[in-house]
Amino acid sequence: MALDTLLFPSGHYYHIGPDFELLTININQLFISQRKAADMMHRILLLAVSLLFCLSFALKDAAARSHAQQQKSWQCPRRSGTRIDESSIRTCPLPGQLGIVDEEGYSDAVSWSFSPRCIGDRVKNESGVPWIECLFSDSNFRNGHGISLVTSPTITSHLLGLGALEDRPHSAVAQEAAKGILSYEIVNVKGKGKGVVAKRLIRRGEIVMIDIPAILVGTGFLGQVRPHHRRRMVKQAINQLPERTRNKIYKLSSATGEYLIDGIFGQNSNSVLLGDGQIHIGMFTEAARINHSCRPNAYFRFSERMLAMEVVAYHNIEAGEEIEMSYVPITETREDRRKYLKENWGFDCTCELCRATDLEIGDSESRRRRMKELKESVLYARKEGFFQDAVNMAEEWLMFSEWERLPPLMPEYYDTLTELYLLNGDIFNATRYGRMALDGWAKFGSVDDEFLERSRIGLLNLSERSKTRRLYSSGGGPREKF
Ligand SMILES: C[S@@+](CC[C@H](N)C(=O)[O-])C[C@H]1O[C@@H](n2cnc3c(N)ncnc32)[C@H](O)[C@@H]1O
Repeated sequence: MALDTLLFPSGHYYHIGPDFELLTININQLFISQRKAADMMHRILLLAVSLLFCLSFALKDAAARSHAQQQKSWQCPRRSGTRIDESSIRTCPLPGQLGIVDEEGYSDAVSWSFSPRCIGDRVKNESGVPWIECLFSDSNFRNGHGISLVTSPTITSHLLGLGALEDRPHSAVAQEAAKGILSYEIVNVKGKGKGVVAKRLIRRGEIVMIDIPAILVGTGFLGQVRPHHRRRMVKQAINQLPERTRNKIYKLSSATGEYLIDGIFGQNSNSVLLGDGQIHIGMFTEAARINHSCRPNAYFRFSERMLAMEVVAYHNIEAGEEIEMSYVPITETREDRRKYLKENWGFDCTCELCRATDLEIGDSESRRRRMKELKESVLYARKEGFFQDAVNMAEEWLMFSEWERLPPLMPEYYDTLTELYLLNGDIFNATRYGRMALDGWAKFGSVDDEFLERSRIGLLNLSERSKTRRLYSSGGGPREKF
């Protein structure tokens, strides 16, 4: 399990294993740098053809909308056992793991709601793979919520291989959570536009919200294409969604700027990792209503396998309290946080910590500095094999995070401690924490059952090791090395 970002929830970047990843970034920054990079000539040219574009966009928009209403499912050709040529695998990626197609998958014809649209060139990168990005839309995804992916066929193949696009039910805990009274409502919040407010007491560790992406766009695509191509593709991705989801997107708050699409997309996206860690920008229409706080009471996890994000409560949230996440790494200083929010999100931070006096903020700043140092030291100690030091510092980190009212969620923290104790050869404590992790996952659960399952398997392995160890030590055999 990847430890580097597992231990320390920051609200900004939170990685809890290979399938779950959280990273919030604001892609306005990407748009800004792209704009700066555009040369004068290009601007003049753009101006000259803008009228033509407007006209063609309007026509294409209308066509896409009517297409969206009349569209019929687009079926990839069924192939059984035959070799697939390069061009059809682009538009018809088959279920596989990072592009390695499973033989059995050959007969599974994938159907998309629209004919996939690909852009790219025949230029191959160092590994001989041509750069191609396609738009794939599935209007039936999750009971008609719909999804549009703008990504490489390799990533799409990987998602199909994981079964991420299938309509699998969420875990029992998540279903239970969904059955209960919705724990939040979206309302106007003074000075912030809309926001999400708790309707009842939400307990620490509880899943507050489950949201699925309406669109996911790879930064491979965003970084390569010219802004007008990007806008066109994103617009088509939105227009190919079912009407209800499309309308939700167009109602989201938008940054002021020349282009509505950039304004919406830039202001309402979270980044998630897909495949072998490739950053994708996802638009989650419900979670996009969550405002920022430097002392958040919630954070999110993303499950690639379930293609779902879950917002989880850091600690108890009272009815009427606003649910907030941090848009910035919490260990940044107040000045840096403010600057980042202003430059990237365009608002002056007025949260509790941003308003506090220097005296009040002093303790908080030093605790956060210490948390940052401890995080780096744990990672270093782990890398260098000083596992006992890593355990001690992880325990100290927990103390500081509790003081700062930003404790980790316990199952994740226990998983981390299990791993560190195991690396240190301390099976007794590894088992103790492994049990606590399993209890935690069973109690709070996740949209994805895999965590619970991993904990269970981990604990079984630990118990096997412990038995072997006892056998060896009672028989006087060699001691097992961990
Ligand atoms: C992802 S949206 C959050 C939902 C948004 N308030 C809405 O009305 O849909 C991000 C935008 O909300 C506003 N926002 C978020 N947190 C804020 C805060 N702490 N103070 C003021 N505005 C905030 C900013 O305009 C920011 O660019």
